Amino acid sequence: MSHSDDCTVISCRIRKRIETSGKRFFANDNISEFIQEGELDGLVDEVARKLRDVLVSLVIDVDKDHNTAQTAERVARMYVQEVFRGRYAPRPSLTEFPNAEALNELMIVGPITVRSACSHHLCPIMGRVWIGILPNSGSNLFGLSKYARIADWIMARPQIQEEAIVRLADTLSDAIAPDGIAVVMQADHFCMHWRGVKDDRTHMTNSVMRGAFLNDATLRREFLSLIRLESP
Ligand SMILES: Nc1nc2c(ncn2[C@@H]2O[C@H](COP(=O)(O)OP(=O)(O)OP(=O)(O)O)[C@@H](O)[C@H]2O)c(=O)[nH]1
Repeated sequence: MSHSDDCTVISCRIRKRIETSGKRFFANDNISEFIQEGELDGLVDEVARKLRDVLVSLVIDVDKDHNTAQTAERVARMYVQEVFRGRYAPRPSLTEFPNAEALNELMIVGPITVRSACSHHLCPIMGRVWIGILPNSGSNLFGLSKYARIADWIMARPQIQEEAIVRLADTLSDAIAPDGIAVVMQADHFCMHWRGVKDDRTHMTNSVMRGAFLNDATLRREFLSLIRLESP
């Protein structure tokens, strides 16, 4: 059956709205604007029904195995309401404070603990993020907790690390309008630890430097010297 054949299910109705708008709905895209009131619960039920079929195809006795009987429902809730909620929930609201003192010094927030999942195997990515900001007099300033909330919203999607930090840098840049923004992420990828090559010492570290952090090597060095990255 093609995606468009059965629009009795909620995912199909949501997908149709997105397609009509011409927007993308990749694994790391937020689709909250296309989800109507009450539909998320229905989506959980739909995902649970399909996950139950997956367990049946894995030849697990979901009717008699007391430990697995509710697994499909648990995993569906986990995906939609927890680990991938950054796709389905709107952006957290940000309380903005004007930069009344015209602060223009380097500010660093981190390490922020982040949890994501790779889009290839849906295995966890567990890591830390540091955010550097060089505000200007027109920038908005946020309470510290909001950096963690935005990072969590961006990370709670299946994706690759390189794209995750670009998305985080874009979102923060749009909201803060600073002279420069830097994001560094260091993370463990469980698709490498738990399975596959089973190398549990390797981290992935990457960075995005924008504006003043890109153009001013002294500022970039100051930021990098103030964050504490781990060696493998
Ligand atoms: N660049 C990048 N690669 C990632 C990330 N997360 C996982 N990967 C890698 O993406 C690849 C997944 O694609 P394939 O090589 O087709 O998958 P596979 O055959 O199961 O690969 P193995 O893990 O080597 O068994 C693996 O090499 C993963 O280690 C990420 O955030 N960034």
